[in-house]
Amino acid sequence: MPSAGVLDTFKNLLRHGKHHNHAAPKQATTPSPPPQPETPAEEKMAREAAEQIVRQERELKSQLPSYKGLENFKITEKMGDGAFSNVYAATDLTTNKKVAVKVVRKYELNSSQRANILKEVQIMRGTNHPSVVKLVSFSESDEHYFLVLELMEGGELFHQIVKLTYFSENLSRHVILQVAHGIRYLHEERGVVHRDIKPENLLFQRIPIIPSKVPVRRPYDEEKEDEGEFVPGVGGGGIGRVKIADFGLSKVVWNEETMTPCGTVGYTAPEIVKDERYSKSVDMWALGCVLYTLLCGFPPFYDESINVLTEKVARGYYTFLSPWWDDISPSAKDLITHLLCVDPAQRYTIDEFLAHPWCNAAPAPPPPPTPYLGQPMDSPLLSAAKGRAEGRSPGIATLKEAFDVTYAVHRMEEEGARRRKYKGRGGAGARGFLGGLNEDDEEDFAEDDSGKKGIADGRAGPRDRGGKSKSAGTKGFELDLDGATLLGRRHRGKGAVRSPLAENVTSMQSLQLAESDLPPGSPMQIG
Ligand SMILES: Nc1ncnc2c1ncn2[C@@H]1O[C@H](COP(=O)(O)OP(=O)(O)OP(=O)(O)O)[C@@H](O)[C@H]1O
Repeated sequence: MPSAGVLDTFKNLLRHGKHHNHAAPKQATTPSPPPQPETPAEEKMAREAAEQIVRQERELKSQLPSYKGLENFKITEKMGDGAFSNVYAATDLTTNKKVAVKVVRKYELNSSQRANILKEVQIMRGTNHPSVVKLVSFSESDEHYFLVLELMEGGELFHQIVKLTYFSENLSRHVILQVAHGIRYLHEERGVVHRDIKPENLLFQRIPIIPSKVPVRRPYDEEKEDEGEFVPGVGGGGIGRVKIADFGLSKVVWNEETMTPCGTVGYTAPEIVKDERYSKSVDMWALGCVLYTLLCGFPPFYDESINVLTEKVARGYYTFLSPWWDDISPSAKDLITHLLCVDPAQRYTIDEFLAHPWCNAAPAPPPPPTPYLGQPMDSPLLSAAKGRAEGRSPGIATLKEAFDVTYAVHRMEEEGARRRKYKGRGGAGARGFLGGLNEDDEEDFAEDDSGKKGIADGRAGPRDRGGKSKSAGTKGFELDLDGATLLGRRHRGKGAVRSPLAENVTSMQSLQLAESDLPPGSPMQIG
């Protein structure tokens, strides 16, 4: 299988070519000339580009590492990395099965970070569900921890959203229901709150894309790739099974006495039941963010400024922006409204989510194409992908960071308020067989050398796991969206329809104005 780097190079070549061919006829006032035969110089350039790709491929292959302690595995491909880890596809030489191996560098971890990894392992050991990535085994050497995981060869859902711009309602339902069943299992059967449900932490198994008989594109899409036929019970858009990964921020909410999740026994104190419901509601809010993003291709909360973004998240200000949301069903919007509401007590629980009519609707036949008179536009995610090298690009990294900030703000808002409320009342209920393993969660605002706290001083969140945030630094956090081509592209001369991100960038002043017009927790409806 070609490496990610090689695929990125190809994708950029393709996207560049596609974009160029598409744009030229629109700008020309006279018909464009027929394509010329390739000149020898062009042929030479293409040959050299191909040779370079092959060279890179060879180099990447020869760079695959070997680890002391992992002799029973043959590493075949790098799948991804985290703050302190690399994840590889590998073959288990004893069973001949393909697996993923997460190699964590022990020497880079302090004691609480080590405890955190062990907590992640402990939580994963206790789970067994088709929508949760399985931990096959765990071992360690002097220098590394090795987590052998079920291989999800499709990789992150995030990249599939970028590739397809957004998903149809059928495909979104296929994806989100699998995630929801995983969350239901974690919440109700394992007493685990994931706390980091986002497209980056949702992995998928690939299925072939069956080209659509009548490709459906929303009229304002410039380059939406065909997601193919949706096959009920199998999937579409190349996505089969979807699973929840990365339990690094997860928390166990067990009742200490009964060793069962809080609230499953009749005599559990009401405030403890309520507290647990609040913990779980963080995942429900995140589920709403993911569903929103799947359906339109950009996140619900977004701003260049950390302060404004924080404010928007805290107040639940988001919109179903026109024209991107015009063709999406009222039922889907209704469901999102019940997830992205500020008051956790009002927010749907996982069972309420699963009972919603949108979740239980049969896959709809593709709608007929509707005429649209405005300019064709890309989604922000696709813009990021086109503007920069895919995967590791600043554009996409920035978007990922926006998700991280949004989620971190939300977690802190809710959990901070809750902690203050129950402080001294022993109501957290988060002590049980993993008891001490949750200790470090109390320090969500990790302190840095200067004694400043997480988000406020510019980190992408409470998860200080090795400085992965690219915007961290002394000057404070800024989402450089203009530089990342997302806003900049839209600001420059797209007349008929404004960018969803431009629309979502609301000044503090307008936030305050909007506040007086809206009931708390209601989305701002425009367009
Ligand atoms: N089971 C798997 N199959 C395929 N790829 C995987 C698997 N697990 C992880 N990956 C890839 O490796 C990346 C990093 O994995 P993971 O999120 O578990 O690491 P992490 O150290 O917890 O990262 P972070 O610092 O972002 O939390 C994932 O985003 C994904 O691309």
